[in-house]
Amino acid sequence: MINYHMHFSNVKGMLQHPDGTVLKQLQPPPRGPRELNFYNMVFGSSCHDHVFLELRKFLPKFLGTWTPTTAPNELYLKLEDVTRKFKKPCIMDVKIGKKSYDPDASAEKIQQQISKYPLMEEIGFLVLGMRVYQFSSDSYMTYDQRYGRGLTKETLKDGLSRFFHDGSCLRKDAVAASIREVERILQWFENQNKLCFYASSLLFVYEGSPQLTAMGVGDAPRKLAAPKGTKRTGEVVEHNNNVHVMNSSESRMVEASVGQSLSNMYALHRKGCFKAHQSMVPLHLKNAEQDRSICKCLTLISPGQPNGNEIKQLEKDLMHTSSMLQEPPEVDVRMIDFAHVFPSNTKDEEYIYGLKHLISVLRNMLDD
Ligand SMILES: Nc1ncnc2c1ncn2[C@@H]1O[C@H](COP(=O)(O)OP(=O)(O)OP(=O)(O)O)[C@@H](O)[C@H]1O
Ligand SMILES: O=P(O)(O)O[C@@H]1[C@H](O)[C@H](O)[C@@H](OP(=O)(O)O)[C@H](OP(=O)(O)O)[C@H]1O
Repeated sequence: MINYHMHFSNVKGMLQHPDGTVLKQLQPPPRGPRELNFYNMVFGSSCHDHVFLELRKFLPKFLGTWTPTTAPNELYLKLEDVTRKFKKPCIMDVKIGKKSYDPDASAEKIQQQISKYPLMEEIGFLVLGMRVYQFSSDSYMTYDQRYGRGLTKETLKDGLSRFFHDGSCLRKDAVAASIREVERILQWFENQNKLCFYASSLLFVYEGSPQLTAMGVGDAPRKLAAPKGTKRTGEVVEHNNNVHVMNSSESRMVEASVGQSLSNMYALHRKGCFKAHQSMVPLHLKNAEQDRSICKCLTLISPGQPNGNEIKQLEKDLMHTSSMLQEPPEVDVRMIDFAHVFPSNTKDEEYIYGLKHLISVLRNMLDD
């Protein structure tokens, strides 16, 4: 599974391509070939099994494999970059399930994995890392895997809520939309008994940048000093996801053989086989969105106390804001990392346990 220190600084084995894909280097056997087989099975043109067809929408699109001309022995999975469409992507990787080792694991491997997070069995998930856009300072806060391993049942809700905190507000709109996405994945798991997923993750992404231009509230927020421990990120180097961005000469190395599989996939895409899964925010969540807009507006007003005219203007802006907030927040939750997917003939109860617990923790955040 993920090494988060890599993910949020420079993900080893993961390349970001300018064409909107990421390249994941195949891991050594049996993990790499297992993951490749899984993607081939789910995305293969001969796949007609509705369970797998349904699963496609929860995965990054698989666009075939790629081998650099300079390293003919290397093989990469070419995958849709899930973070691509976001301006300021907030990203969290959560390993799901009671066990982070598969049925073939040696006693030593089992011990190694359990000792990393003994609470996995009880909690059913583990936060591997987070990267959160801080609106007030226009910077990212990063949390590595040590942070997730430090979370206990008691601190889980607060620990996880950091992912939805932009420095001044809890993004309840993003929490609510994330719950809906996870529920759709849970529904798929409740209806399938063909596969078991070990040490696999959910990748959460939501838009961190405020959508204020449409509201006419004002310009970009004042830049504040970054809070202690916050790293400012170079957008060019880091792009969206901190994975290595290929330069133009590297990207020219993409081989023609991939073109064929790519065009097949894009053809499927045009046919609507890969439906984006944006969900509508239920009506009862509108208040949460309005809270959010109030928070944003207050952050944007000039320093010092607003005078009467400013308050009137603020009220006007808030009214306007509320009417503009019909759009659901941009949130994407995808399953990733399939090096330990095994055939089965029962429901994946341990993954389901993790999903349910995760949903309940997220729901608790909305109650605050
Ligand atoms: N399709 C994707 N789009 C965007 N980012 C991705 C995608 N797939 C993976 N990533 C990023 O790369 C990281 C590593 O991905 P993944 O867990 O699949 O790699 P891994 O090599 O199996 O990890 P590990 O070495 O820990 O087992 C993820 O945490 C995520 O941030
Ligand atoms: O996060 P860390 O501390 O780097 O630990 C790694 C993490 O648990 C990975 O998920 C795991 O790969 P798998 O999930 O594929 O087993 C890897 O096993 P490995 O050491 O056997 O590669 C561990 O080392």
